[in-house]
Amino acid sequence: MDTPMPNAPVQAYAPASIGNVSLGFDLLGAALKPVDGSRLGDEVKIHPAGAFSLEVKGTFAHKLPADSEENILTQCYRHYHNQAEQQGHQLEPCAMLLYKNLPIGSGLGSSASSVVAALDGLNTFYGELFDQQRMLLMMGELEGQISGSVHYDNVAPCYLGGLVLMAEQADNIAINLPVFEDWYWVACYSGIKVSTAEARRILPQQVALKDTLTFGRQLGVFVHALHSGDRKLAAAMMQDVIAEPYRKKLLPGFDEARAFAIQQGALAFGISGSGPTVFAVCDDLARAEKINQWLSAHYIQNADGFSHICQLDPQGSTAKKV
Ligand SMILES: Nc1ncnc2c1ncn2[C@@H]1O[C@H](COP(=O)(O)OP(=O)(O)OP(=O)(O)O)[C@@H](O)[C@H]1O
Ligand SMILES: N[C@@H](CCO)C(=O)O
Repeated sequence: MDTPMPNAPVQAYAPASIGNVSLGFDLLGAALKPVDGSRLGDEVKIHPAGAFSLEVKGTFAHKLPADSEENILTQCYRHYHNQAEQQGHQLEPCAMLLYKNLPIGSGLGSSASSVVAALDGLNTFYGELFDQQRMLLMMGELEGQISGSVHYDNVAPCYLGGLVLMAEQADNIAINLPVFEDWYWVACYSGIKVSTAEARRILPQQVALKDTLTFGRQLGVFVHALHSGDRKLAAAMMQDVIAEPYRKKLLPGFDEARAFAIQQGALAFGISGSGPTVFAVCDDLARAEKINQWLSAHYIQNADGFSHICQLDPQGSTAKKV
């Protein structure tokens, strides 16, 4: 089989994402794009080199393990090369530079953003050896190594963009759903760290029958409401009966933040992924600004925290030769 030669350096970007979106535990995710035009996601640069190396820069670089063997990017590089070898390709090495812009353990899909930027970047660098489905499978596997279980609700929206429902079929991992483009998503990171693996451990292994029925009804009706353009019905379904009742105790100020957002007319409020980031959905910008200001003043716990008014990022990750 031909072995594609790496050529031009590549630059990749992968946005932050909201896992679960309250009503779709492990099954629903959304990619975020701040309305002020700023970027909220990790970036990866790749260039040809005699041997593999990884350098890490960016606001949250110092929060990652110092040993690059423990950085998920190293596993992404190895995994991509192994998969390519199994297809008969012998790839030249490359050097990778990660700009770690997303806080770790934030609920914004931080490790997913690194995984997607790395793998999308590598696939562009080596000439698109794998199709979208193979890429998603790889991304899920790598994310699973970090969080303790394979779930696609961060990697899939991060890669594909928009609002994504997991089908988890070998040839159809994830489905893009219609979105309401006039909705604003205020995402506030409090600044503390919540480990995804730990936030999964505290969930009960059994779900009560009534909650199972609510979960199924909400997800089904939500998808119908998106397809039929029924904003009110869609918003009414955005309640978390699976994780929020257990996880909110990990999030100081959660109940007060929810109460303020709902009192201000937010359509929905919930935990982003495993937290501590929370999100509020609004149908007008003035309301989103007011909630953004309040969360910035009251939900943020330390200097690492931040809050952004976002819309859904329709594009997902980007990787281009530079
Ligand atoms: N490039 C990377 N980005 C993020 N975490 C990484 C990376 N490389 C290694 N890690 C490690 O993986 C673990 C990620 O933990 P966890 O899954 O809780 O965080 P996360 O993916 O940042 O969470 P979230 O999805 O809530 O944003 C941490 O122990 C972190 O040190
Ligand atoms: N669906 C995952 C997302 C983690 O960011 C969870 O809630 O554990």
